[in-house]
Amino acid sequence: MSDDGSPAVRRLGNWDAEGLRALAEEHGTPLYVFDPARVRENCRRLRGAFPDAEVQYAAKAHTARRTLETVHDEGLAVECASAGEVRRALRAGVPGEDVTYTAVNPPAADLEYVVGAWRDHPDLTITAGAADTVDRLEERGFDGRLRLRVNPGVGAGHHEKVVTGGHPKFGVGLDRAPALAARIDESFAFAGIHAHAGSGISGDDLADHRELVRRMGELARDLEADGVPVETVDVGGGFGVPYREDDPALDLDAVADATREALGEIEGQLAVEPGRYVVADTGVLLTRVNTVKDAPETVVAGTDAGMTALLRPAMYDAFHAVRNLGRGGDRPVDADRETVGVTVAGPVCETADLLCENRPLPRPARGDLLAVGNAGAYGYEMASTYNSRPRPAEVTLAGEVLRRRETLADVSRLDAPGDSTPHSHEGEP
Ligand SMILES: Cc1ncc(COP(=O)(O)O)c(C=O)c1O
Ligand SMILES: N[C@@H](CCCC[NH3+])C(=O)O
Repeated sequence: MSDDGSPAVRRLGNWDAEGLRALAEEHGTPLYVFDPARVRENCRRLRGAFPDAEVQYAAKAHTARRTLETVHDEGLAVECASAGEVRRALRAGVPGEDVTYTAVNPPAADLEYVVGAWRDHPDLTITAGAADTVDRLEERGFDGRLRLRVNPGVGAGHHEKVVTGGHPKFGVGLDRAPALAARIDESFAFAGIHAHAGSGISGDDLADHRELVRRMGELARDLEADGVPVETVDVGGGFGVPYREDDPALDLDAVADATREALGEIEGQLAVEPGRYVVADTGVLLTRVNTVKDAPETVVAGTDAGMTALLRPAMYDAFHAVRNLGRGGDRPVDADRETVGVTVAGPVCETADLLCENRPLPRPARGDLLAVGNAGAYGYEMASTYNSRPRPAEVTLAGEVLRRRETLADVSRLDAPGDSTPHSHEGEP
């Protein structure tokens, strides 16, 4: 519970099945459904747990304009991973002082865009994770707020592919940080230090999180002792959410207490930058069963959503709860179907194109609507047009279209002219 009485977790079972069925009828499937009210609740819980810290929302988890407007309205700043995200944040009305761009091997075009944006928004912050990035910013005339990304030598996450802390790709080693920080302090407005352990940290990873924070606190004190004032100690995001219906919620207050304790006394301000925690349980993915096949070891439910709509199961073997909402007008589906091992398989020509494997679920029938839980974070954002599949639409619970459904024409709109001869059977532009 947070101060506003909202639950710490919103389970898939708590979404209104009737409302979801109506949205699928009206907008078609696959369809992302998004609840902005839940974004507010999650922001408030975060701000309540970290009252003295700057809380930045990691935009990469869900970049819809409505999300960026909502998190900012709730007092969160916005952390961006690319020029595109900076552009989205500024266009959503987030002021430059609340925008941070975390540059990871930044393409020249990103630096040019962000340095251009900084000229209009001089309070914007850039985080650099390599001396080269500092040089390249200087070459472009940037002398504004610059934060240093440190490699803390320790990381955590729900899968090895999302552990960033300790990986050589991210940040400068703790041993090199003091010299680079001093250099930044001389030529730029030094905006403190940053590190990020990884994504999807659970209670089991608390020791790693604590160690990262401890190292960052120590570095901040060393820098201060060397005469380099550290305005902000940003310890990243990564707070996990329960993906299984019976997994416990992350104890955010315990994480916040551990963070403060491990950080120790610092001159500057603590900052955190969660993405998943803000938006994971604000979204579900709806998909329709179009094929049912009894195989010896499992019942295959073929659906119109697969890895191009929701990549996480294929990429990380990630678990997402699945609920069969039936075909509408039925009795609740769970009541009258036997439970069988169901494999939900998408329309893409890859074996990895599965949303779940041999999961105990009510026997599926053609036309059933399935809801896939916790799809608000890194769901729509990681969708692709592989196999020339149009990306799903995304609507709010109230039916407002946040991102319209892609069409076949959209999918080929970047092709060279001449490849787009229209056919008489195409009803759409
Ligand atoms: C630098 C940085 N900050 C914040 C985040 C947000 O992570 P999460 O969505 O797990 O909170 C990420 C992604 O892992 C990241 O790379
Ligand atoms: N995309 C990842 C999270 C990594 C975020 C980027 N640092 C996931 O879906 O779990």
